[in-house]
Amino acid sequence: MSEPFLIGDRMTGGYGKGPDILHDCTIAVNPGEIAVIVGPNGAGKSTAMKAAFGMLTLRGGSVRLAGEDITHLSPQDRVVKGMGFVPQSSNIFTSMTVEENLEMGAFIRRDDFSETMEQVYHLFPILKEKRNQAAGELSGGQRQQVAVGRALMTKPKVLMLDEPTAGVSPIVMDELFDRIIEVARTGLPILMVEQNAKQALEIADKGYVLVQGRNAFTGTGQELLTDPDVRKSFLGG
Ligand SMILES: Nc1ncnc2c1ncn2[C@@H]1O[C@H](COP(=O)(O)OP(=O)(O)OP(=O)(O)O)[C@@H](O)[C@H]1O
Repeated sequence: MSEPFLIGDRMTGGYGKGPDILHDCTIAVNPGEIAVIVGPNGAGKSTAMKAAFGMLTLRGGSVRLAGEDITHLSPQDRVVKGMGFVPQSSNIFTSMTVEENLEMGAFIRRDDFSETMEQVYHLFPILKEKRNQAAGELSGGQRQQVAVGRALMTKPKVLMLDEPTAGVSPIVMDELFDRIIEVARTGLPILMVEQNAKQALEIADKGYVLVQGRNAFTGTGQELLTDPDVRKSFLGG
């Protein structure tokens, strides 16, 4: 098998001088794919994503993007290399307008980003409607759209989402997932952490079930959804 586009390969490490949270943990994604990371609370899902983005110092393993070893790059440098990361919280500037948030997203670009902004507005029409409103006035689901849109403004080569549907209603979750599928169809690889395991695996090309910082099960979304062990231990039978 050829090298995945983005891979956190056998990552081992934790926060600062604390204990290891990840143990030999591997996550990866390819163009056109949605890869989801699921697992129980505290399994290290967010930590695995943060490790791939360079927010932890790994004691073992590596991170590679398009074949390049980026293990020792800072998160800022990874953004320049094409990683778009949407953290779980504090992912927008609430006092700025929607459009200003999107402009902030384009901070690393020196070229004309108006076309990208049109693409974001096409993807999230509600944001165009509310472009002059303070982002803090928007609903939870709309704020998440701002956060994703802001990441898209960098024209990333891979999009990483940490629990994009946290705190939104099931209807809004479905809508966000639809938008995420639409983004993936443009060819952009998407790696995301999700609490809503069942729903996330339904839209996943690839799924990683983590338990205590280790890979417990890996497969296509459908394989994991129908695996009796995965069903029994994570999906409620
Ligand atoms: N900034 C941090 N500093 C130290 N330890 C942390 C930090 N963030 C998380 N941890 C610890 O790392 C472990 C894994 O947490 P993590 O948030 O990655 O899990 P998760 O699978 O994403 O869980 P959840 O679904 O609850 O968000 C937990 O024991 C947590 O206490």
